[in-house]
Amino acid sequence: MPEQPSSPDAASVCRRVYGPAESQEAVFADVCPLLTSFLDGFNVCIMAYGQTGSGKSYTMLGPHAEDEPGLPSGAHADWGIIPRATEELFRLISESPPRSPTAEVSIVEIYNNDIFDLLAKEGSGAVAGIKREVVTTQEGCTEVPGLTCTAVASAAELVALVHGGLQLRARHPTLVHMASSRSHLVVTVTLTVVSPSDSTGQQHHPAPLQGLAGAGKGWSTSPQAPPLQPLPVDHSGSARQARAKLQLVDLAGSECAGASGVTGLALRETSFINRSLAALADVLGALSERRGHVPYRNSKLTHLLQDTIGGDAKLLVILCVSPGQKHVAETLQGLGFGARARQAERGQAGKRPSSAQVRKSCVGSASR
Ligand SMILES: Nc1ncnc2c1ncn2[C@@H]1O[C@H](COP(=O)(O)OP(=O)(O)OP(=O)(O)O)[C@@H](O)[C@H]1O
Repeated sequence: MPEQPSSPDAASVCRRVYGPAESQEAVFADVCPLLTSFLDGFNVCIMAYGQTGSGKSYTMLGPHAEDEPGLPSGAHADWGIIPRATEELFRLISESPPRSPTAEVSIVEIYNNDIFDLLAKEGSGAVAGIKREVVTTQEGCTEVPGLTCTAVASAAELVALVHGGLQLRARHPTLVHMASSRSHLVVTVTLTVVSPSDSTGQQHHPAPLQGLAGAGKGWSTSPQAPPLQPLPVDHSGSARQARAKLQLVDLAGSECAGASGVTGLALRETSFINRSLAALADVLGALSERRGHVPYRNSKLTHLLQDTIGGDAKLLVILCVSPGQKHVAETLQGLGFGARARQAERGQAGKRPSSAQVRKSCVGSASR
C-alpha cells in the first residue's frame, strides 16, 4: 500500500495511513491516548485486522513474540502494541494517587468458534488451553465463567503471561504465511478501583485516575468522559468497585482458501475464521447503522468483545494491508471493514443502558 491513500476509499476510511517504513513507535504514538481513556474509566478495544500474513501479529506483539521470554529491559524498537501498551499502562498507574487501580489479565484464543483460556492450569499445574463459554450477565455485560484472571503488578509480569499464552496459540503453515495464526488472540486487562464507604455508610465515587494521565477528570465526573454509567459498578459489601476493560486483539487473518492452499483441518479453521470476521463486520455494520439489534451473539468473538466494541466503549482498528498488487482484492475487503468501523463512530449500541454516543476510530496501517 502506498504511503498516502491511493484512492478516495482509502482516504475516507483511514484516519492515518502508515507507510512501509513507519516504526512501531510511530504506530503506538497514535494508540497511546486510548490508554488514558482506559484509565479514565472507558472500556477500550484495540484490534488488528487484515489478511493472513499482512502484519497483524507483528503490529500487536512484535516479531517472533512467541519466542520472546518476556519484556526485555531497555528500549526495543520492534515491540508491538501489546508490550508497549502494557509498559505505558503501568507507568501511568505508578503515577496515580495512593489508591491506585489493581490490574488483572486474562488471555484467551478463539479457535473454531470456541474460547480457550490460555492461562488455565490443569491439576498437574501445567498450563493448558481450557474451553470456556461466554455469557451475558443480567446487567448486560459479558462474562466468561471460570476464566483465569491473574493479578499483575508490572508490565514484565503481564508480558510474561502473554508470552506463556502464545505458546498455546494455534498456528498452521499456509501457502501465504508459514506461521499463520489460526485463532483470534484476546488479551483483556481489567482495572478495578475500590472506593471504601465512610463511617456514615456513604459511598464515595471511585478514586479518580486522571492524575495518571493528567487529564484532571475522574471515572464518573469527567466532562470529557461523560458516558461512564455503563461501567459495571458492584455495590457489594462496604466498598464500591468500578471496572474498566481493555481488550487487545490480534485477529486471525482473513483468508481466501484458494490462495492459502489449505485443506482438511486447516480449511475448516479458515471457514471459522472467515465466518467470525464476517460476524464482526456485521456487528460494526449494525452499530454504524444504529440498528436496534446488534448481533453480538452470532459469534464467540463478537460476544466476547461486546463490552469493548459497543456502547460507550472506544474501538481502534488497525488495518494491516499488503503492499502487493496481487492482494488488492483482500486490501479492498479490509478497507471495507475499516469503513464500517469508522462509520460506527457516530453510531449507538442498542442494548447498552446508556444512549451516549459510541466513539470509535480507525487507523490504517500498511504492513511491509
Ligand atoms: N512492519 C513489518 N516489518 C518487518 N516485518 C514485518 C512487518 N510486518 C510483518 N512482518 C513480518 O511478516 C511476517 C508476517 O507477519 P505477521 O505474522 O504479523 O502476519 P499476520 O497478519 O499476523 O498473519 P496471520 O494472520 O497469518 O497470522 C512475519 O514474519 C512478520 O515478522
